[in-house]
This record gives sequence, structure tokens and C-alpha cells, in this order.
Amino acid sequence: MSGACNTGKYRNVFKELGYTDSAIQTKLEDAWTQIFYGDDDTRIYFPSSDGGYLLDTGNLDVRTEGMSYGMMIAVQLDKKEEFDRIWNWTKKHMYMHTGENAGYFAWSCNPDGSKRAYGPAPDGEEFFALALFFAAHRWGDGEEPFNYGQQARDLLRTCLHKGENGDGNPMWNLDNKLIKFVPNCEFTDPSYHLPHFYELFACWAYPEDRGFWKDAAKASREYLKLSCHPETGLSPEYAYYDGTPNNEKGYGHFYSDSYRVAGNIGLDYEWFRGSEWERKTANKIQNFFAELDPEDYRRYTIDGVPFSEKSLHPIGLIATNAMASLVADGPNAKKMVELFWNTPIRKGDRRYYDNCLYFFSLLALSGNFRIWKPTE
Ligand SMILES: O[C@@H]1[C@@H](O)[C@H](O[C@@H]2CO[C@@H](O[C@@H]3CO[C@@H](O)[C@H](O)[C@H]3O)[C@H](O)[C@H]2O)OC[C@H]1O
Repeated sequence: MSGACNTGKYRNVFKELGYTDSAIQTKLEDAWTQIFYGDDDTRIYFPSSDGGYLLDTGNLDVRTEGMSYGMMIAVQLDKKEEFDRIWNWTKKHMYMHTGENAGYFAWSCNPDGSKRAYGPAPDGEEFFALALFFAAHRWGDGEEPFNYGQQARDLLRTCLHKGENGDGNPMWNLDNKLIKFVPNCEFTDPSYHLPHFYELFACWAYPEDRGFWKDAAKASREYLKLSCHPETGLSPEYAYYDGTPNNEKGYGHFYSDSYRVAGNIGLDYEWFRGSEWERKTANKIQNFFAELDPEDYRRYTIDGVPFSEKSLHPIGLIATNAMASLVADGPNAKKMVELFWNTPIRKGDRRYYDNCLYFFSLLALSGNFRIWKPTE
């Protein structure tokens, strides 16, 4: 399959459910204004002298996750200034020039740019790469570091070839083609699996790596079948390569990271018609949550048993469950979108993660989470 094989069609699920164009547009614009330029209780984006950053307001750090999400949101909305500011900050402060992880980005920094960790989180790199490709295609390449296309290709090359000179590890397991939780481990995080991204990397990465990305898309689609519970559809935060939960450090249950899986399979279906399994699984996840009170979302075992601990990011969960309606066709597909539509963005300390997922869902359900291809 080449990049040309994507569906090229973007549903406006909100419109299908009867919301007007102007209400949808207003919701998008309000989200942008509040999340990027709102008051101190809503914003997560902060311009600075050397660019701009998204703050994890719950942990008071800047994460590659948030920076790459900010870039993806910005490119989708044609916000070049914010994209460039975020990328400039990322390259300046997060990029690692030396050590075992040279060529990757430090996953957590302080807002002053100093590093809090010297290891990467691969979900950041994969989002950076695709946001950079989209920027190259939407706006054209500029001077370094705004030579977006080359930045993306070089980053993907590092992700696969790091360690060939005995200097660190690749982010993907080169045998089973699965993304790792971190480069120097041998387990994964189901929410990192983005087969719809890998289909595009298979078109735009350096030619020698395209076959790998094609295989990785297939491997991740198969992997999700192993890691999502057959009855609930829920997946753990961390899991072994055979799909079973990795609870060594308490991350073997359905909690914050896991929320993204529902949105990811929705977008894979929208972009590439991933698989019919995705439809069934989206229905199962929505059916599970349709029975529950959103005020009482919790941590769950993947077979659906609640813990006493409440969800840390219930609005993020509402958002990703709604995004699953890109593929779901069950009795709760409409209900989940309506719940999301009627949920305001989150305010307060823990707003960062919820509102990133909220923004992705808004983009996706309004037909604005698109593949930006090279212009002919
Ligand atoms: O051990 C770290 C590991 O924690 C890191 O993972 C990143 C942080 O966690 C993930 O998202 C968080 C979900 O919970 C919310 O409360 C947080 O605000 C989110 O940041 C994120 O996807 C990971 O990138 O990766 C590196 C490891 O060394």
C-alpha cells in the first residue's frame, strides 16, 4: 500500500449527528484559544524567547509527548508560527547530542529548558516525525531546523538504526517490528502503536527503511489484537510482546496511557480502513463505558474490574472514547460523541493530558485530522 492508498475521506461525525458547521467551527476555535492562549487555568502553551512549549500542568514539566502533540495540532490547523516555536524549543532543549541516547529527544525537561531525564519516550519521536512530514508538505521546507522533511527522515533513521555502531538501541524491535516502551527495554505500550503513522512513514522515510515501516504497520495492527481484551476491548498501559499486561511496576491495567488506544484505532480506520477488528473493538470499549457514570471513571483491570482509584484524566477518556466513533457503529457510538460534545475542556492542574486528547478528538470528529501529502 502506498500513501496514495489512504481513504482520502474525512468524516465530519459532528455534522452527521446534526451539529451545525458554525457550532463545530466555534468549538474548534474556542478550544484553540483557550488551550493555547487562554488564562492560567486553561492554557498549556507558553511562548518563550526561544520558541514555545506545552507544559504538563500536572507534573510541571515539558514532555516530548506534549511538544509533539502541540506540533500535530498546529499543523492540522495551519498554525505555522506556533509549530515553529514548539519545534525550535524542542530542538534547542530536548535534543540529545551525546550519550547512549544521542539523536533522540529527552522525554522530560523543565520549563527553563534544562533536562530532567536523559532518555526518550518513543511516542514523542513518532509524533514528531509525522508532524514534521505534514509541515513539509503543507508549508514547504525552510532553513534548518525548519527543513522539516529532512528532520523527519533523519529522526526515523535514528529510531531504526540507532545501536548499529554499538551506541544505544533502536526504538523498534527490529525482529518483531513493534515499538518499545523505551529503547533499552523489551516490552511495549499499546497506546504507542500507530499503524496509520507507519503507513505514511513507509511512503516518506528514507527508501531503505520503507519496507520496515510497511511491516511495522501490519505488526502493530496484529499486536493490538493481542493486547486489547477480547470482551471489554480494554488494554493495559504497558504490555509484553505477546500482548499480556506488564504489571511489574503497576502499569498492567487500563489507566491514563491506555485511553489513547480507542482514538488510535478510530484514526487508523479513518485513514486506512485498518481492519474490521477495529470496529468490533471500538464497539466493545464504548459499550463498556456506556454503562458507567463519567463522574466515576476509575482504574480498571483489562477484564473490567474497577479499582478504588479514580481516573486521573476522565475528560481525556471521554474524548478518546468519542474518537472511537470514527469506526464504531454500535449502539453507543452516538452517545459517546454527544457526551464529548457536551463536555467542556478541563481546567486546573491536571488539564494538560486531558486537553491534548480533547483536541485530537475535536479535530478527528470534525474531519480536521488529515493526512497532508506532498503537493504534486
Ligand atoms: O518512565 C518514563 C515514562 O514515564 C515516559 O512516558 C511518558 C510519560 O507518560 C505518558 O503520558 C502520561 C500519561 O499520564 C499523564 O498523567 C501524563 O501527564 C502523561 O504525560 C507518555 O505517553 C510518555 O511519553 O517515557 C519515558 C520513560 O523513561
